[in-house]
Amino acid sequence: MLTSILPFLKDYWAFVLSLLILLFLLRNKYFNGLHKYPGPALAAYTNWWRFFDALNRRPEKTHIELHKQHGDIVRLGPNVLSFADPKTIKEIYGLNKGFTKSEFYPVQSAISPRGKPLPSLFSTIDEKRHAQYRRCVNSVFSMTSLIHYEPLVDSTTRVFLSQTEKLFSATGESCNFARWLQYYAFDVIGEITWGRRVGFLEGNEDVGGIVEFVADFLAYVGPVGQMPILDSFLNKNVLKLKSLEWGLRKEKLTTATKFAVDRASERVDEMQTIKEKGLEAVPTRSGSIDFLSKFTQAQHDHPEFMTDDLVLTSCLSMIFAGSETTAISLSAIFYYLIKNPRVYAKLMTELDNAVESGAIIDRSLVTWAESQKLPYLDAVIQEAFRMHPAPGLIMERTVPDHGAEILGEMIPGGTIVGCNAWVLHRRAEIFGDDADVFRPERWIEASPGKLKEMKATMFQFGAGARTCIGKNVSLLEIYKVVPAILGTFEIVPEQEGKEWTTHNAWFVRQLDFRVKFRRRSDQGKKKAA
Ligand code: HEM
Repeated sequence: MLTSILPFLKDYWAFVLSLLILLFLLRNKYFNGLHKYPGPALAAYTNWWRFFDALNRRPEKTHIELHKQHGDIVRLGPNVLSFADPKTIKEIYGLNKGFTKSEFYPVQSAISPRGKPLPSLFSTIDEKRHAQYRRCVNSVFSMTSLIHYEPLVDSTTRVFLSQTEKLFSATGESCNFARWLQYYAFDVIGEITWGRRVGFLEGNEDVGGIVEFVADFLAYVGPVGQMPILDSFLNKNVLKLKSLEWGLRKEKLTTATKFAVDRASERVDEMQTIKEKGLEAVPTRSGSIDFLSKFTQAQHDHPEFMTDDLVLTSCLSMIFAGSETTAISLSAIFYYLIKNPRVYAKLMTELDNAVESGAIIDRSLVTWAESQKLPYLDAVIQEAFRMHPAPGLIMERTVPDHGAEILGEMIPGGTIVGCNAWVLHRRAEIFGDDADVFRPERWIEASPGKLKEMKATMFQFGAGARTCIGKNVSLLEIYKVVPAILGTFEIVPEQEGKEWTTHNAWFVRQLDFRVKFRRRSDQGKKKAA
């Protein structure tokens, strides 16, 4: 049999190969009956379409356009559907629906020195393990824990303001604001995690290339995550993993990992006490308790689950999950303020009035409680989240084996489905016909029913069991630092009318956002009021 097939293959291999490829492409197109859903023609045949769309760094724009063109369901890949109707948030991400994170997420796992992938709270697709992990660390992120982090945020904010004065305001130098806010966000999360800043702001530099490292990592994750199989040939290829496992090769510790290991070693006695006796056994430093102490407390409470390695991974993954996302959201707030002088002036009036009336005691160090009494600030922040949500791809979930009904359609098990925040946030029937315009007033004018609907459609933090666990921490940072910066400096664009450019590497980072700072005089503050 084999002897008769081999000569045939030798003569006709090109034909056989073409036939196999054709069959594979047709199988992709008609796979699971998804061919009835519209989308780019190529996307139905191969995931290379979405790989290149992500590589082009503008998929959020492509997704908005595709949904405008094709409606609420768009096929983005042979096995991938994107949904645009806000109703799908509950249907896909709702609790106990049985959907799991897709293979996009393990691409985001780090590798241990022994060559094993290290699934973090963010990247794990094992939902049972995730639930257990989340139960162990939930209290670290609760609203009541925020008071422990506020002094840590304040300390970084003080450095941010004094360095902004020294480097930019006093010298008249222009500032790469998107980068400067990245330094702030990385330093503040370092301080919340280990009680110590990494030193980006003090040095005005990317210490050990951490910011660049995270940017490169996300730039890899965006496109490769569209075809996760590629990861096993690239970052997690067998040769690399095995040579690490067998000790033939040593992975150099990244600066972030080294920083994490050093901080933990400096406090090894303190951590040992917490592990054995709990947090009450160690004195707090000026009322603050950092993540490292709290994760170690979780280890005290759940020794069977929280290992030393998991405490280290948890600390490190906060840097990855919580810095770039916060920096992007801060940039968006300032960008839209500068682009909309009317809104900027109105917000300054609110802030200056609050200082005058005593609702804010110190304009350069606004407390969390004070920030919660400023409705226009709240509207501006919500509107910036709406216009520029940090995540710029669909948050992929795999449909459970038995299939699921989404928007009245029976979607087969194993299909990858999801929503993109950029698409949901531009829905005219939810946010109004001017949904493409930055207009914070929509958050103030809305009736209670409408407001509830608008809030339920906001997707910048995801939704359901895998929603952002750091949401409260990031809101604490944002609601405090925005009024502090605005109260201290007037911010003007370096070049009037210049638009920024954006770069979608899973999270949509801003480029070319340069500004100048002028210290606000007391007179100026009174005039604006
Ligand atoms: C404005 C800032 C932030 C934004 C826009 C943001 C966005 C998100 C989103 C969209 C997800 C869900 C991803 C998905 O379902 O695919 C997520 C998850 C997560 N975020 Fe955030 N995040 C922010 C800040 C933070 C901060 C400050 C921390 C840490 C202190 C953090 C830690 C995490 C973690 C650990 C997860 C995984 C949660 C889980 O799966 O249980 N994030 N974030």
